[in-house]
Amino acid sequence: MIIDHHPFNVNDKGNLEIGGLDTIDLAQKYGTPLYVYDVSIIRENCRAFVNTFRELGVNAQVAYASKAFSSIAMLQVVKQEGLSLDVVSEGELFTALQAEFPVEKIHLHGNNKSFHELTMAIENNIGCIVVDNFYEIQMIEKLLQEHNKEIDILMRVTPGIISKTHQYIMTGNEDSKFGFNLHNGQADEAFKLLYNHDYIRFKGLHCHIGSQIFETDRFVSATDLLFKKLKEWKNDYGFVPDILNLGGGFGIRYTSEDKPLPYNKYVEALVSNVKQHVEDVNIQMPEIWIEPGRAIAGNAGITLYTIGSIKKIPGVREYISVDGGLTDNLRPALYQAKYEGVVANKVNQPTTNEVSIAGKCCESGDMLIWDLPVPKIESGDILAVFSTGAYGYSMSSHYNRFPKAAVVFVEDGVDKQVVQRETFQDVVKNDLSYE
Ligand SMILES: Cc1ncc(COP(=O)(O)O)c(C=O)c1O
Ligand SMILES: N[C@@H](CCCC[NH3+])C(=O)O
Repeated sequence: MIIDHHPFNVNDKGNLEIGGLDTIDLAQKYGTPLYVYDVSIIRENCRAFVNTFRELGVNAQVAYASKAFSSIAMLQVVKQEGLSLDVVSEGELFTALQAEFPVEKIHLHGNNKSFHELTMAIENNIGCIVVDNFYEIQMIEKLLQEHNKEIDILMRVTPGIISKTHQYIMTGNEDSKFGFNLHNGQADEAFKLLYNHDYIRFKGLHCHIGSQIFETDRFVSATDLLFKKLKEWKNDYGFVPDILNLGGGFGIRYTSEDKPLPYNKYVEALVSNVKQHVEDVNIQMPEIWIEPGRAIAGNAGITLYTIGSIKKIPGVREYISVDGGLTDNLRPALYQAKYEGVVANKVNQPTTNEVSIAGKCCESGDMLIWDLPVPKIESGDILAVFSTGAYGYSMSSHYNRFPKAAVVFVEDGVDKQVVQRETFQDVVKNDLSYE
């Protein structure tokens, strides 16, 4: 049996499987809460994007947005699949260097890159910096001069597109902290600073309209606006872009309400639109870059929890508490994100009632799932929550001094711990005495 809407099986014991392994065995072996990834799904996701570009005969880079889940093992898998990498901080860049990710395939993002971050990027000869603001341009110029180096630069622009997603994860709208506004003269001003520069190799534009988006029309509208500007710059300055980075944001299924498009559909829509514009403006086809994060890691991961207290409030609801919560999955509290889950040791049992899954943090808002249909639950059962592979571990915290959970990769029936569970010593390791 395959679990409804999620790419996992149930074994003969009626237990949830991931990558051919019994989740109950994994929970016993590594403890809970536990993030488990099916690496074959990560690879499948990478290939879906890469192969579509290949089939369309378009030069492309698919950069994994490592903010979704960055760890040395994860970046090694992405490297094996031939992807490029989007990093947004020194920590993400450091992780990439530790994973020996090819530096020429690393792209640095960020709306407030520090001098130190830019220095690290330039000293390590990363492939590209996606410039976000005027302050950053000044710093890059100074650094390149000092180091007597050149670097590829893309300009991040804000096209004024409102994507259909949660307000906190829209990024292409006019009122955004990201990028140069495409319409109010700021992008033009930045262009004049970047184009024909002694050290800066200005390669083209970047645009990311938001995250968890299920349709192609806003991506296409954003691309239309980029080309409107590119046409002006071609006419006024003879500028022709080598690269267009159209961002990430491709939606995944968390619950049955989500209807994600197959990944090739996004790529096909973007490529077909770019091809039309290229013909219209009469330029060569630029390289197309994209930056999926969630679409690579999201559905490959699940989180296993042990169920503890069961509290029934007659006529109100039943709270089932687990041994994690917003410390390992902030998304429900931050974005009211919805998830689905199953009792992993009772998957085949008929569901008899609806319960709400509470985290154990000292916050009423620490609820992982509202109104989940479940079979009869007992303390000690294992709950599996689906699609926690993106923005789960990467947004985890030590709130209430919880140690961070372990991460296990499973592939071809073999499990391997790739991030250790933190100890209480890890939690206090930076604390200094005041006695
Ligand atoms: C610039 C940029 N690129 C890529 C991403 C990855 O987004 P997603 O994980 O939705 O693909 C983000 C996050 O929204 C982003 O800000
Ligand atoms: N952290 C967000 C998406 C990242 C937005 C990055 N610009 C989420 O969990 O949905």
